[in-house]
Amino acid sequence: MNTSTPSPRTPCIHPSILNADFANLARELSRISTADAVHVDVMDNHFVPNLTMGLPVVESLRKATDLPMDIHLMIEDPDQWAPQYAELGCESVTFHAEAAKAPVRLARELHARGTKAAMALKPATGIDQYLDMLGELDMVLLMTVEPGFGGQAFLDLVLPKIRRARRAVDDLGGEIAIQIDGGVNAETILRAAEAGADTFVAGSAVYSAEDPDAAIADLRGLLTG
Ligand SMILES: O=C(CO)[C@H](O)[C@H](O)COP(=O)(O)O
Ligand SMILES: [Fe+2]
Repeated sequence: MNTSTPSPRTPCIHPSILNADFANLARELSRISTADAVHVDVMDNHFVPNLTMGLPVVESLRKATDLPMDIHLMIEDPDQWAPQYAELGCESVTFHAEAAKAPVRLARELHARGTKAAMALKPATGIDQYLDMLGELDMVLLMTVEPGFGGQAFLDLVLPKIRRARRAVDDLGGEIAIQIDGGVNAETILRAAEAGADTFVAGSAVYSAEDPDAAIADLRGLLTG
């Protein structure tokens, strides 16, 4: 166990384009130029009851922006698909623990392709069984809504899991990011930050604003006081 207190990570805002105008994605990306990364929700209508985009669209998005790309795969069989997203040059690829057959091997395959590896847990999936493999990851994503749709209400029942993850990550030196996704807005973000999250996905809170970059600045302002 690491006995020194790790210094807190600088909070990051990753807007999700799930609620952006899909007919104008390049323009929508230009409206979040101050984001730390763009969060891209890939859904296959099997792991979740919704369908968004796949490799060809993500490849085009990659060419349309200089922002780092944070790919959230809500798909079956990430063991097969996730490495192909890594090969597009995405900053991070997140697969779901509930869908991965061999999460440790998959995290290593993502690293071998030069991408950060992240694993997501749905709200009802416990973290304890995954603590031993946290060191294989650059980021853990704790879903604060049931995955599948934007615009849902933040689930406070995930807060104890965020606290547990924070303790485990700090024991490992604090380098692993703790991301939350779902229902993040000006009313909920501080509760998640106080519990230990440091990377915040916000979809509707950013894209329902007239000026998405201003909405990012407002969320950042709440975090930095
Ligand atoms: O993964 C997701 C849904 O499964 C989205 O990233 C998330 O819902 C963002 O949208 P909002 O901030 O509106 O909840
Ligand atoms: Fe997401």
